Amino acid sequence: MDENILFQTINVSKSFGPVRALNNVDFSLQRGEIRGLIGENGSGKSTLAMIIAGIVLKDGGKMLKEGKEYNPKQIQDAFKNKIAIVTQESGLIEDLSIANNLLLGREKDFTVNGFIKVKEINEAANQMIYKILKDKKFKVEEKILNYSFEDKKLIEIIKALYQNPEILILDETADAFSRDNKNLLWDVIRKVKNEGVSIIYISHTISEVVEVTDTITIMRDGEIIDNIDSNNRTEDDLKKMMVGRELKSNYYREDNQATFNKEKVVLKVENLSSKDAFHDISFSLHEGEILCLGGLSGCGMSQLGKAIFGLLKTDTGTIYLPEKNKYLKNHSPVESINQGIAYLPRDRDSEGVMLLASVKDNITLVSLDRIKRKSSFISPKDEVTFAEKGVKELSIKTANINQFCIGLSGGNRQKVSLVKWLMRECEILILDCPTRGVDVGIKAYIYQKLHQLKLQKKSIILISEELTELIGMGDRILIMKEGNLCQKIFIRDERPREEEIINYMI
Ligand SMILES: Nc1ncnc2c1ncn2[C@@H]1O[C@H](COP(=O)(O)OP(=O)(O)OP(=O)(O)O)[C@@H](O)[C@H]1O
Repeated sequence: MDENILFQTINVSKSFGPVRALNNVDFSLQRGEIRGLIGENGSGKSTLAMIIAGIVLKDGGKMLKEGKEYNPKQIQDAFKNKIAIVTQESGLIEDLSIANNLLLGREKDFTVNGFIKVKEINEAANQMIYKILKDKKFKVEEKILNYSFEDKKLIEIIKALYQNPEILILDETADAFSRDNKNLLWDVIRKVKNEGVSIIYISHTISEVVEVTDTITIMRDGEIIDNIDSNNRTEDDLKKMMVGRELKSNYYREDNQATFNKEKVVLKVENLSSKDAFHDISFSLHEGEILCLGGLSGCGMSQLGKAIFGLLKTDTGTIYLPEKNKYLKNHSPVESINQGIAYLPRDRDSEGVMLLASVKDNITLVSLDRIKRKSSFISPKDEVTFAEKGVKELSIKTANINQFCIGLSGGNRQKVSLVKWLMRECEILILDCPTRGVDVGIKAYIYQKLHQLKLQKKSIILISEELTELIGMGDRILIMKEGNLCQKIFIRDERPREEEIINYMI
Protein backbone atom coordinates (compact mmCIF):
# COMPACT_ATOMS: atom_id res chain seq x y z
CA MET A 1 0.00 0.00 0.00
CA ASP A 2 1.17 3.55 -0.75
CA GLU A 3 2.40 4.91 2.62
CA ASN A 4 1.21 8.37 1.70
CA ILE A 5 -2.41 7.38 1.16
CA LEU A 6 -4.34 8.48 4.20
CA PHE A 7 -7.81 7.62 3.09
CA GLN A 8 -9.59 5.58 0.42
CA THR A 9 -13.08 4.69 -0.72
CA ILE A 10 -13.46 1.54 -2.77
CA ASN A 11 -16.59 0.94 -4.85
CA VAL A 12 -18.69 3.15 -2.60
CA SER A 13 -22.32 3.43 -3.69
CA LYS A 14 -25.37 5.25 -2.42
CA SER A 15 -28.96 5.56 -3.62
CA PHE A 16 -31.77 7.72 -2.31
CA GLY A 17 -34.89 5.86 -3.44
CA PRO A 18 -34.66 5.73 -7.23
CA VAL A 19 -31.79 8.27 -7.36
CA ARG A 20 -28.33 6.71 -7.71
CA ALA A 21 -26.26 9.44 -6.01
CA LEU A 22 -22.93 7.53 -6.02
CA ASN A 23 -21.98 4.70 -8.30
CA ASN A 24 -18.93 2.60 -7.32
CA VAL A 25 -16.75 5.52 -6.32
CA ASP A 26 -13.01 4.92 -5.87
CA PHE A 27 -11.41 7.93 -4.25
CA SER A 28 -8.09 8.27 -2.47
CA LEU A 29 -6.49 11.08 -0.55
CA GLN A 30 -2.86 11.64 0.38
CA ARG A 31 -1.54 13.14 3.59
CA GLY A 32 -1.18 16.92 3.50
CA GLU A 33 -3.00 17.19 0.20
CA ILE A 34 -5.59 19.81 -0.71
CA ARG A 35 -8.04 18.04 -3.00
CA GLY A 36 -10.63 19.97 -4.93
CA LEU A 37 -13.91 18.19 -5.58
CA ILE A 38 -15.94 19.65 -8.42
CA GLY A 39 -18.93 18.65 -10.52
CA GLU A 40 -22.34 19.82 -11.65
CA ASN A 41 -25.18 20.24 -9.19
CA GLY A 42 -26.37 16.84 -8.08
CA SER A 43 -23.23 15.02 -9.25
CA GLY A 44 -22.69 13.46 -5.80
CA LYS A 45 -20.01 15.64 -4.13
CA SER A 46 -21.87 16.29 -0.88
CA THR A 47 -23.06 12.70 -0.68
CA LEU A 48 -19.46 11.47 -0.91
CA ALA A 49 -18.37 14.06 1.67
CA MET A 50 -21.16 13.15 4.07
CA ILE A 51 -20.46 9.43 3.77
CA ILE A 52 -16.82 10.07 4.65
CA ALA A 53 -17.96 12.23 7.59
CA GLY A 54 -20.39 9.62 8.92
CA ILE A 55 -23.50 11.74 8.30
CA VAL A 56 -24.86 9.57 5.47
CA LEU A 57 -24.46 5.78 5.44
CA LYS A 58 -23.16 4.13 2.29
CA ASP A 59 -25.11 1.28 0.68
CA GLY A 60 -22.11 -0.60 -0.60
CA GLY A 61 -18.32 -0.61 -0.95
CA LYS A 62 -15.77 0.09 1.75
CA MET A 63 -13.61 2.82 3.17
CA LEU A 64 -10.08 2.61 4.56
CA LYS A 65 -8.28 5.10 6.79
CA GLU A 66 -4.56 4.46 7.11
CA GLY A 67 -5.17 1.05 5.58
CA LYS A 68 -7.70 0.02 8.23
CA GLU A 69 -11.39 -0.45 7.55
CA TYR A 70 -13.33 2.65 8.49
CA ASN A 71 -17.10 2.32 8.69
CA PRO A 72 -18.65 5.29 10.51
CA LYS A 73 -22.25 4.95 11.65
CA GLN A 74 -22.53 8.53 12.86
CA ILE A 75 -20.60 11.78 12.83
CA GLN A 76 -19.01 11.02 16.22
CA ASP A 77 -17.28 7.99 14.64
CA ALA A 78 -15.72 10.36 12.12
CA PHE A 79 -14.57 12.71 14.93
CA LYS A 80 -12.92 9.78 16.69
CA ASN A 81 -11.10 9.01 13.44
CA LYS A 82 -10.02 12.64 13.15
CA ILE A 83 -12.29 13.50 10.26
CA ALA A 84 -14.18 16.82 10.47
CA ILE A 85 -16.63 18.45 8.09
CA VAL A 86 -18.17 21.86 7.55
CA THR A 87 -21.35 20.99 5.66
CA GLN A 88 -23.28 23.19 3.23
CA GLU A 89 -26.13 23.44 5.71
CA SER A 90 -25.74 25.06 9.08
CA GLY A 91 -24.18 22.64 11.54
CA LEU A 92 -24.91 24.78 14.61
CA ILE A 93 -27.77 24.95 17.09
CA GLU A 94 -29.34 28.36 16.63
CA ASP A 95 -30.65 28.71 20.15
CA LEU A 96 -27.33 28.04 21.85
CA SER A 97 -24.61 30.58 22.52
CA ILE A 98 -21.49 30.64 20.39
CA ALA A 99 -19.50 29.19 23.29
CA ASN A 100 -21.97 26.34 23.82
CA ASN A 101 -21.99 25.58 20.13
CA LEU A 102 -18.21 25.49 19.98
CA LEU A 103 -17.87 23.23 22.98
CA LEU A 104 -20.97 21.12 22.48
CA GLY A 105 -20.36 17.62 23.80
CA ARG A 106 -17.36 18.77 25.84
CA GLU A 107 -19.33 20.24 28.73
CA LYS A 108 -17.97 17.53 31.05
CA ASP A 109 -14.54 19.14 30.84
CA PHE A 110 -16.05 22.27 32.38
CA THR A 111 -18.27 20.68 35.02
CA VAL A 112 -17.44 20.69 38.73
CA ASN A 113 -19.80 19.04 41.25
CA GLY A 114 -22.53 18.87 38.62
CA PHE A 115 -22.29 22.57 37.78
CA ILE A 116 -21.15 23.81 34.41
CA LYS A 117 -18.63 26.64 34.76
CA VAL A 118 -20.06 29.07 32.26
CA LYS A 119 -17.23 31.56 32.66
CA GLU A 120 -14.66 28.93 31.80
CA ILE A 121 -16.58 27.70 28.77
CA ASN A 122 -16.78 31.27 27.53
CA GLU A 123 -13.10 31.82 28.12
CA ALA A 124 -12.20 28.60 26.27
CA ALA A 125 -14.43 29.64 23.36
CA ASN A 126 -12.77 33.05 23.22
CA GLN A 127 -9.38 31.40 23.02
CA MET A 128 -10.52 29.05 20.25
CA ILE A 129 -11.77 31.99 18.24
CA TYR A 130 -8.69 34.11 18.88
CA LYS A 131 -6.39 31.32 17.73
CA ILE A 132 -7.93 31.37 14.25
CA LEU A 133 -9.45 34.80 13.76
CA LYS A 134 -7.23 36.98 15.94
CA ASP A 135 -9.09 40.25 16.33
CA LYS A 136 -12.46 39.32 14.80
CA LYS A 137 -15.23 40.28 17.19
CA PHE A 138 -17.61 37.61 18.48
CA LYS A 139 -19.53 37.78 21.75
CA VAL A 140 -19.30 34.15 22.77
CA GLU A 141 -22.14 34.37 25.29
CA GLU A 142 -24.59 35.52 22.58
CA LYS A 143 -26.88 33.13 20.73
CA ILE A 144 -25.53 32.15 17.33
CA LEU A 145 -28.87 32.98 15.69
CA ASN A 146 -28.06 36.69 15.97
CA TYR A 147 -25.11 36.27 13.63
CA SER A 148 -24.90 36.25 9.84
CA PHE A 149 -24.62 33.10 7.76
CA GLU A 150 -20.98 33.90 7.08
CA ASP A 151 -20.17 34.35 10.77
CA LYS A 152 -21.85 31.04 11.52
CA LYS A 153 -19.65 29.33 8.95
CA LEU A 154 -16.55 30.85 10.58
CA ILE A 155 -17.63 29.40 13.92
CA GLU A 156 -18.15 26.01 12.28
CA ILE A 157 -14.64 26.10 10.83
CA ILE A 158 -13.19 26.89 14.27
CA LYS A 159 -15.20 24.05 15.75
CA ALA A 160 -13.97 21.63 13.08
CA LEU A 161 -10.33 22.67 13.57
CA TYR A 162 -10.62 22.28 17.34
CA GLN A 163 -10.91 18.54 16.75
CA ASN A 164 -7.36 18.56 15.32
CA PRO A 165 -8.58 16.70 12.25
CA GLU A 166 -6.35 14.76 9.90
CA ILE A 167 -8.98 15.22 7.21
CA LEU A 168 -10.97 18.44 6.96
CA ILE A 169 -13.88 18.54 4.52
CA LEU A 170 -15.18 21.95 3.43
CA ASP A 171 -18.42 21.70 1.45
CA GLU A 172 -18.82 24.98 -0.45
CA THR A 173 -17.67 26.90 2.61
CA ALA A 174 -15.59 29.45 0.70
CA ASP A 175 -18.43 29.96 -1.81
CA ALA A 176 -20.47 31.48 1.01
CA PHE A 177 -17.71 33.94 1.95
CA SER A 178 -16.85 37.50 1.04
CA ARG A 179 -13.36 38.24 -0.15
CA ASP A 180 -11.84 38.99 3.29
CA ASN A 181 -13.13 35.78 4.83
CA LYS A 182 -12.09 33.78 1.75
CA ASN A 183 -8.52 35.00 2.21
CA LEU A 184 -8.68 34.12 5.86
CA LEU A 185 -9.97 30.62 5.09
CA TRP A 186 -7.28 30.00 2.48
CA ASP A 187 -4.55 31.07 4.92
CA VAL A 188 -5.96 28.61 7.46
CA ILE A 189 -6.13 25.81 4.90
CA ARG A 190 -2.51 26.33 3.79
CA LYS A 191 -1.35 26.46 7.38
CA VAL A 192 -3.04 23.18 8.38
CA LYS A 193 -1.89 21.53 5.16
CA ASN A 194 1.69 22.31 6.17
CA GLU A 195 0.96 20.58 9.46
CA GLY A 196 -0.01 17.45 7.49
CA VAL A 197 -3.81 17.83 7.38
CA SER A 198 -5.57 16.70 4.19
CA ILE A 199 -8.39 18.83 2.92
CA ILE A 200 -11.32 18.01 0.66
CA TYR A 201 -12.38 21.32 -0.82
CA ILE A 202 -15.76 21.36 -2.59
CA SER A 203 -16.59 24.47 -4.58
CA HIS A 204 -18.29 25.81 -7.68
CA THR A 205 -15.84 28.68 -8.06
CA ILE A 206 -13.50 26.91 -10.41
CA SER A 207 -10.85 29.63 -10.62
CA GLU A 208 -10.44 29.45 -6.84
CA VAL A 209 -10.30 25.64 -6.86
CA VAL A 210 -7.42 25.81 -9.34
CA GLU A 211 -5.65 28.38 -7.17
CA VAL A 212 -6.10 26.76 -3.78
CA THR A 213 -5.81 23.01 -4.40
CA ASP A 214 -3.01 20.57 -5.26
CA THR A 215 -5.21 18.07 -7.08
CA ILE A 216 -8.79 18.00 -8.34
CA THR A 217 -11.38 15.24 -8.61
CA ILE A 218 -14.16 15.76 -11.13
CA MET A 219 -17.52 14.07 -10.60
CA ARG A 220 -20.39 13.60 -12.99
CA ASP A 221 -23.67 11.72 -12.35
CA GLY A 222 -22.42 9.97 -9.22
CA GLU A 223 -19.11 8.86 -10.70
CA ILE A 224 -15.55 10.12 -10.64
CA ILE A 225 -14.63 10.95 -14.21
CA ASP A 226 -11.06 12.14 -13.59
CA ASN A 227 -8.42 13.03 -11.02
CA ILE A 228 -5.95 15.68 -12.14
CA ASP A 229 -3.11 17.86 -10.96
CA SER A 230 -4.19 21.47 -10.37
CA ASN A 231 -0.95 22.80 -11.87
CA ASN A 232 -1.15 24.19 -15.37
CA ARG A 233 -4.90 23.71 -15.58
CA THR A 234 -7.10 26.52 -16.77
CA GLU A 235 -10.56 27.32 -15.55
CA ASP A 236 -11.89 26.60 -19.04
CA ASP A 237 -10.35 23.09 -19.13
CA LEU A 238 -12.10 22.23 -15.91
CA LYS A 239 -15.45 23.69 -16.87
CA LYS A 240 -15.36 21.61 -20.03
CA MET A 241 -14.50 18.44 -18.08
CA MET A 242 -17.28 19.17 -15.63
CA VAL A 243 -20.16 19.80 -17.97
CA GLY A 244 -18.87 17.81 -20.94
CA ARG A 245 -19.06 20.72 -23.39
CA GLU A 246 -17.22 23.93 -24.15
CA LEU A 247 -18.28 26.94 -22.07
CA LYS A 248 -17.26 30.44 -23.00
CA SER A 249 -14.58 31.69 -20.62
CA ASN A 250 -16.49 34.91 -20.03
CA TYR A 251 -20.12 34.13 -19.44
CA TYR A 252 -21.18 37.58 -18.30
CA ARG A 253 -22.94 40.14 -20.50
CA GLU A 254 -20.79 41.26 -23.39
CA ASP A 255 -21.75 44.91 -23.86
CA ASN A 256 -19.58 47.62 -22.33
CA GLN A 257 -22.21 50.30 -21.88
CA ALA A 258 -24.53 51.16 -19.02
CA THR A 259 -27.76 50.88 -20.98
CA PHE A 260 -30.64 51.60 -18.61
CA ASN A 261 -33.34 54.25 -18.82
CA LYS A 262 -31.72 57.16 -16.98
CA GLU A 263 -34.95 59.15 -17.05
CA LYS A 264 -37.03 56.58 -15.23
CA VAL A 265 -36.35 55.82 -11.56
CA VAL A 266 -38.28 52.78 -10.30
CA LEU A 267 -36.97 52.69 -6.72
CA LYS A 268 -35.58 55.57 -4.71
CA VAL A 269 -33.90 54.97 -1.37
CA GLU A 270 -33.16 58.09 0.65
CA ASN A 271 -31.20 58.43 3.88
CA LEU A 272 -32.17 54.93 4.92
CA SER A 273 -30.72 53.69 8.21
CA SER A 274 -31.16 50.57 10.27
CA LYS A 275 -29.47 50.39 13.65
CA ASP A 276 -26.24 48.33 13.65
CA ALA A 277 -26.71 47.37 9.98
CA PHE A 278 -26.36 50.41 7.66
CA HIS A 279 -26.53 54.19 7.83
CA ASP A 280 -27.85 56.99 5.71
CA ILE A 281 -28.06 55.08 2.43
CA SER A 282 -29.33 56.89 -0.67
CA PHE A 283 -29.47 55.62 -4.26
CA SER A 284 -31.84 55.27 -7.20
CA LEU A 285 -32.59 52.19 -9.27
CA HIS A 286 -33.66 52.82 -12.86
CA GLU A 287 -35.79 50.97 -15.34
CA GLY A 288 -33.74 48.26 -17.07
CA GLU A 289 -30.79 48.68 -14.75
CA ILE A 290 -28.61 46.06 -13.10
CA LEU A 291 -27.37 47.91 -10.03
CA CYS A 292 -24.71 45.91 -8.20
CA LEU A 293 -23.98 46.17 -4.51
CA GLY A 294 -20.65 44.86 -3.29
CA GLY A 295 -18.51 44.90 -0.18
CA LEU A 296 -16.70 42.84 2.42
CA SER A 297 -18.38 40.66 5.02
CA GLY A 298 -20.52 42.60 7.45
CA CYS A 299 -20.63 45.70 5.20
CA GLY A 300 -24.42 45.83 5.46
CA MET A 301 -25.32 45.08 1.83
CA SER A 302 -27.36 41.97 2.63
CA GLN A 303 -29.26 43.78 5.37
CA LEU A 304 -30.00 46.64 2.98
CA GLY A 305 -31.60 44.18 0.54
CA LYS A 306 -33.63 42.70 3.38
CA ALA A 307 -34.78 46.12 4.56
CA ILE A 308 -35.97 47.19 1.11
CA PHE A 309 -38.04 44.02 0.86
CA GLY A 310 -39.51 44.57 4.33
CA LEU A 311 -37.67 41.90 6.28
CA LEU A 312 -35.59 44.24 8.41
CA LYS A 313 -36.84 47.23 10.36
CA THR A 314 -35.47 50.61 9.37
CA ASP A 315 -35.16 53.58 11.74
CA THR A 316 -35.02 56.57 9.43
CA GLY A 317 -35.21 57.35 5.74
CA THR A 318 -37.56 56.44 2.91
CA ILE A 319 -38.10 53.80 0.24
CA TYR A 320 -40.14 55.23 -2.62
CA LEU A 321 -41.56 53.73 -5.80
CA PRO A 322 -41.97 56.81 -8.08
CA GLU A 323 -43.82 54.95 -10.84
CA LYS A 324 -46.52 54.03 -8.34
CA ASN A 325 -46.16 57.12 -6.19
CA LYS A 326 -45.89 54.79 -3.24
CA TYR A 327 -43.77 54.96 -0.11
CA LEU A 328 -42.89 51.65 1.53
CA LYS A 329 -42.83 52.22 5.27
CA ASN A 330 -42.93 49.53 7.95
CA HIS A 331 -43.96 47.32 5.08
CA SER A 332 -44.22 43.56 5.01
CA PRO A 333 -42.73 41.26 2.35
CA VAL A 334 -46.31 40.64 1.13
CA GLU A 335 -46.69 44.37 0.48
CA SER A 336 -43.39 44.34 -1.45
CA ILE A 337 -44.51 41.38 -3.56
CA ASN A 338 -47.78 43.16 -4.29
CA GLN A 339 -45.75 46.15 -5.47
CA GLY A 340 -43.84 43.92 -7.89
CA ILE A 341 -40.67 43.36 -5.85
CA ALA A 342 -38.91 39.99 -5.62
CA TYR A 343 -36.24 39.11 -3.07
CA LEU A 344 -33.81 36.21 -3.15
CA PRO A 345 -32.14 35.87 0.25
CA ARG A 346 -28.55 34.91 0.74
CA ASP A 347 -29.18 32.18 3.29
CA ARG A 348 -30.75 29.56 1.05
CA ASP A 349 -31.71 26.86 3.53
CA SER A 350 -33.21 28.93 6.30
CA GLU A 351 -34.74 31.76 4.25
CA GLY A 352 -34.79 30.81 0.57
CA VAL A 353 -36.62 27.51 0.46
CA MET A 354 -39.06 25.57 2.62
CA LEU A 355 -37.01 22.41 3.04
CA LEU A 356 -39.92 20.31 4.22
CA ALA A 357 -42.21 21.27 1.36
CA SER A 358 -42.26 19.95 -2.18
CA VAL A 359 -40.50 21.51 -5.14
CA LYS A 360 -43.98 22.30 -6.51
CA ASP A 361 -45.13 24.14 -3.39
CA ASN A 362 -41.88 26.07 -3.20
CA ILE A 363 -42.11 27.23 -6.80
CA THR A 364 -45.80 28.11 -6.80
CA LEU A 365 -46.08 29.71 -3.35
CA VAL A 366 -45.33 33.31 -4.34
CA SER A 367 -47.36 33.06 -7.54
CA LEU A 368 -50.61 31.48 -6.34
CA ASP A 369 -52.50 34.69 -7.08
CA ARG A 370 -51.27 34.47 -10.68
CA ILE A 371 -52.08 30.79 -11.06
CA LYS A 372 -55.54 31.34 -9.59
CA ARG A 373 -58.36 31.41 -12.10
CA LYS A 374 -61.02 34.12 -12.16
CA SER A 375 -63.28 32.01 -9.96
CA SER A 376 -60.62 32.16 -7.17
CA PHE A 377 -60.12 28.48 -7.76
CA ILE A 378 -56.56 27.16 -7.99
CA SER A 379 -56.48 24.30 -10.42
CA PRO A 380 -54.08 21.55 -9.26
CA LYS A 381 -53.33 20.96 -12.94
CA ASP A 382 -52.29 24.59 -13.42
CA GLU A 383 -50.07 24.37 -10.35
CA VAL A 384 -48.36 21.29 -11.75
CA THR A 385 -47.86 22.92 -15.15
CA PHE A 386 -46.46 26.05 -13.50
CA ALA A 387 -44.03 24.10 -11.30
CA GLU A 388 -42.91 21.85 -14.15
CA LYS A 389 -42.16 24.91 -16.24
CA GLY A 390 -39.98 26.22 -13.40
CA VAL A 391 -38.14 22.91 -13.07
CA LYS A 392 -37.43 22.95 -16.80
CA GLU A 393 -36.39 26.60 -16.82
CA LEU A 394 -33.38 26.03 -14.54
CA SER A 395 -32.90 22.28 -15.20
CA ILE A 396 -33.66 21.45 -11.58
CA LYS A 397 -32.52 17.91 -10.83
CA THR A 398 -35.39 16.37 -8.90
CA ALA A 399 -37.08 12.96 -8.94
CA ASN A 400 -40.38 14.79 -9.58
CA ILE A 401 -42.10 18.01 -8.51
CA ASN A 402 -43.48 16.35 -5.39
CA GLN A 403 -40.02 15.67 -3.98
CA PHE A 404 -39.30 17.63 -0.79
CA CYS A 405 -36.59 20.26 -1.16
CA ILE A 406 -34.59 18.68 1.64
CA GLY A 407 -33.83 15.81 -0.73
CA LEU A 408 -32.34 18.08 -3.41
CA SER A 409 -28.65 18.85 -3.73
CA GLY A 410 -27.59 22.31 -2.47
CA GLY A 411 -27.33 23.86 -5.92
CA ASN A 412 -30.73 22.52 -6.92
CA ARG A 413 -32.26 24.09 -3.81
CA GLN A 414 -30.71 27.39 -4.86
CA LYS A 415 -32.31 26.98 -8.28
CA VAL A 416 -35.72 26.44 -6.65
CA SER A 417 -35.19 29.51 -4.50
CA LEU A 418 -34.41 31.63 -7.57
CA VAL A 419 -36.80 30.21 -10.12
CA LYS A 420 -39.89 30.95 -8.03
CA TRP A 421 -39.10 34.65 -8.43
CA LEU A 422 -38.19 34.38 -12.09
CA MET A 423 -41.58 32.72 -12.65
CA ARG A 424 -43.44 35.51 -10.89
CA GLU A 425 -42.11 38.07 -13.38
CA CYS A 426 -41.63 40.95 -10.94
CA GLU A 427 -40.63 44.47 -12.01
CA ILE A 428 -37.86 44.82 -9.42
CA LEU A 429 -35.64 41.94 -8.34
CA ILE A 430 -33.38 42.12 -5.30
CA LEU A 431 -31.03 39.15 -5.64
CA ASP A 432 -28.53 38.40 -2.90
CA CYS A 433 -25.86 36.06 -4.31
CA PRO A 434 -28.15 34.40 -6.89
CA THR A 435 -25.47 32.11 -8.29
CA ARG A 436 -24.18 30.80 -4.97
CA GLY A 437 -23.78 27.03 -5.11
CA VAL A 438 -24.94 26.60 -8.69
CA ASP A 439 -22.67 24.95 -11.22
CA VAL A 440 -20.95 26.78 -14.06
CA GLY A 441 -23.44 25.71 -16.72
CA ILE A 442 -26.41 27.07 -14.77
CA LYS A 443 -24.43 30.12 -13.72
CA ALA A 444 -23.97 31.01 -17.38
CA TYR A 445 -27.71 30.54 -17.92
CA ILE A 446 -28.61 32.74 -14.93
CA TYR A 447 -26.39 35.57 -16.21
CA GLN A 448 -28.04 35.33 -19.63
CA LYS A 449 -31.44 35.39 -17.95
CA LEU A 450 -30.57 38.49 -15.88
CA HIS A 451 -29.41 40.24 -19.02
CA GLN A 452 -32.64 39.27 -20.79
CA LEU A 453 -34.69 40.60 -17.87
CA LYS A 454 -32.80 43.86 -18.05
CA LEU A 455 -33.55 44.12 -21.76
CA GLN A 456 -37.21 43.53 -20.90
CA LYS A 457 -36.96 46.67 -18.73
CA LYS A 458 -36.92 44.85 -15.41
CA SER A 459 -34.69 46.40 -12.75
CA ILE A 460 -32.29 44.35 -10.66
CA ILE A 461 -30.33 44.98 -7.48
CA LEU A 462 -27.61 42.35 -7.59
CA ILE A 463 -25.88 41.89 -4.24
CA SER A 464 -22.70 39.88 -4.57
CA GLU A 465 -19.37 39.19 -2.98
CA GLU A 466 -17.87 38.14 -6.31
CA LEU A 467 -16.05 41.04 -7.91
CA THR A 468 -16.04 39.44 -11.34
CA GLU A 469 -19.83 39.13 -11.11
CA LEU A 470 -20.22 42.79 -10.13
CA ILE A 471 -18.02 43.93 -13.00
CA GLY A 472 -19.41 41.39 -15.43
CA MET A 473 -23.07 42.19 -14.88
CA GLY A 474 -23.53 45.68 -13.40
CA ASP A 475 -24.56 48.86 -15.22
CA ARG A 476 -23.42 50.62 -12.08
CA ILE A 477 -21.64 49.27 -9.01
CA LEU A 478 -22.08 50.64 -5.50
CA ILE A 479 -19.72 49.61 -2.73
CA MET A 480 -20.61 49.44 0.94
CA LYS A 481 -18.16 49.57 3.79
CA GLU A 482 -19.01 49.22 7.47
CA GLY A 483 -22.66 50.04 6.89
CA ASN A 484 -21.99 53.10 4.72
CA LEU A 485 -22.27 53.61 1.00
CA CYS A 486 -19.06 54.82 -0.67
CA GLN A 487 -19.43 58.07 -2.59
CA LYS A 488 -17.80 56.60 -5.67
CA ILE A 489 -20.13 54.99 -8.21
CA PHE A 490 -18.51 52.66 -10.74
CA ILE A 491 -20.11 52.90 -14.17
CA ARG A 492 -19.93 50.17 -16.77
CA ASP A 493 -18.82 52.54 -19.54
CA GLU A 494 -15.67 53.29 -17.56
CA ARG A 495 -14.77 49.59 -17.37
CA PRO A 496 -14.01 49.43 -13.65
CA ARG A 497 -11.14 47.18 -12.62
CA GLU A 498 -11.04 44.78 -9.66
CA GLU A 499 -8.11 46.49 -7.89
CA GLU A 500 -9.85 49.83 -8.10
CA ILE A 501 -13.03 48.44 -6.53
CA ILE A 502 -11.13 46.59 -3.80
CA ASN A 503 -9.55 49.88 -2.73
CA TYR A 504 -12.98 51.15 -1.80
CA MET A 505 -13.98 47.93 -0.03
CA ILE A 506 -11.10 47.72 2.41
N1 LIG B 1 -31.50 13.13 1.43
C1 LIG B 1 -31.70 12.93 0.12
N2 LIG B 1 -32.87 12.42 -0.33
C2 LIG B 1 -33.07 12.22 -1.65
N3 LIG B 1 -32.17 12.49 -2.60
C3 LIG B 1 -31.00 13.01 -2.23
C4 LIG B 1 -30.70 13.26 -0.85
N4 LIG B 1 -29.45 13.78 -0.77
C5 LIG B 1 -28.99 13.85 -2.04
N5 LIG B 1 -29.92 13.39 -2.91
C6 LIG B 1 -29.78 13.29 -4.37
O1 LIG B 1 -28.50 12.73 -4.67
C7 LIG B 1 -27.92 13.36 -5.80
C8 LIG B 1 -26.54 13.86 -5.43
O2 LIG B 1 -26.68 14.96 -4.53
P1 LIG B 1 -25.46 15.71 -3.87
O3 LIG B 1 -26.00 16.62 -2.85
O4 LIG B 1 -24.44 14.74 -3.45
O5 LIG B 1 -24.90 16.55 -5.13
P2 LIG B 1 -23.78 17.67 -5.19
O6 LIG B 1 -22.83 17.27 -6.25
O7 LIG B 1 -23.22 17.91 -3.84
O8 LIG B 1 -24.63 18.91 -5.69
P3 LIG B 1 -24.51 20.51 -5.38
O9 LIG B 1 -23.36 21.00 -6.18
O10 LIG B 1 -25.79 21.03 -5.92
O11 LIG B 1 -24.36 20.68 -3.92
C9 LIG B 1 -28.88 14.45 -6.21
O12 LIG B 1 -29.67 13.98 -7.28
C10 LIG B 1 -29.76 14.67 -5.01
O13 LIG B 1 -31.05 15.09 -5.36
